[in-house]
Amino acid sequence: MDEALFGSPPVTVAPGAVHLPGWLSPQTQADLVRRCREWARGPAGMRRHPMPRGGRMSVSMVSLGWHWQPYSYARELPDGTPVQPFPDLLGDLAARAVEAAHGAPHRGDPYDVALVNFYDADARMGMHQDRDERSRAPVVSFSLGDSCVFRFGNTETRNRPYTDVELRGGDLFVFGGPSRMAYHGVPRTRPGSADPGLGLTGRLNITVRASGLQD
Ligand SMILES: O=C(O)CCC(=O)C(=O)O
Ligand SMILES: [Fe+2]
Repeated sequence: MDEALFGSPPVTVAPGAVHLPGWLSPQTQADLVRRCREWARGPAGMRRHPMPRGGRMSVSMVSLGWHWQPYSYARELPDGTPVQPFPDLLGDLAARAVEAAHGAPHRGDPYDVALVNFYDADARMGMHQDRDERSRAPVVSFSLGDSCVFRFGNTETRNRPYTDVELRGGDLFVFGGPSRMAYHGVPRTRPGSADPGLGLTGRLNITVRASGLQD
C-alpha cells in the first residue's frame, strides 16, 4: 500500500499546519472504519463525555492508549475499566503522515494515544486547543466518511483570524510546530457526503497524539 499514490499536493494552512487531501487510500479508509467499529464496541468503548459545566459533548468518543475526557488523560475510565491499547497500526500511520506533511521523519516523543471521534449529523466540536498532552509532537488527524468544516485558528484566541478548511473522508491534517497550540473546531459536518462505498453514515475522525505521559 502506498498512500502517496492518492490525493493531491499538501496545502499549508498555517506554519506547521498541513492539509493533505485524499492521503488515505480507499482500502485504508475501509480498514480504519472497520477497526473504529471494533474500538467503539469496547469494553471501554464509545461514549459522549460529560462536560465539567454540565451537558454532554455532542461528539461520541473512544480513546486508545490513554483515556481522555474533559480535561485530562488516565489509564482507566472513571468506572475503572482499563483503556484499550494503542494499536501499532496507528503509530505507523502517524509516522508516515508526519513525514508526508513535514517532509522529515518524526523524531519526538512516541505516538501513544488516539482519540476516535464520531459525528452524527448534529454533532459539532467547539473551538479548543489540544493542550492536555505534555508532548509538543504534532497532532495527526485522519478523517473518514462525511466531509466537515474544520476551523483552524490561531494560538491566542478562539476567535478570528481562522481558516475554514473542508476536510473530506480520506484527508490527513497535521498540526505541529508553531501551530501545535492553535485553537480549532468543527462547526458543522456535511451529512450524506460520504462515499457510499464506505458504508459509513456520519463522520469519523481519528487524532493520533504523543501524550508525553508516563505511568
Ligand atoms: O474532528 C476533527 O476533525 C477534530 C477533532 C479534534 O479537534 C479533537 O479530537 O481534539
Ligand atoms: Fe482538537
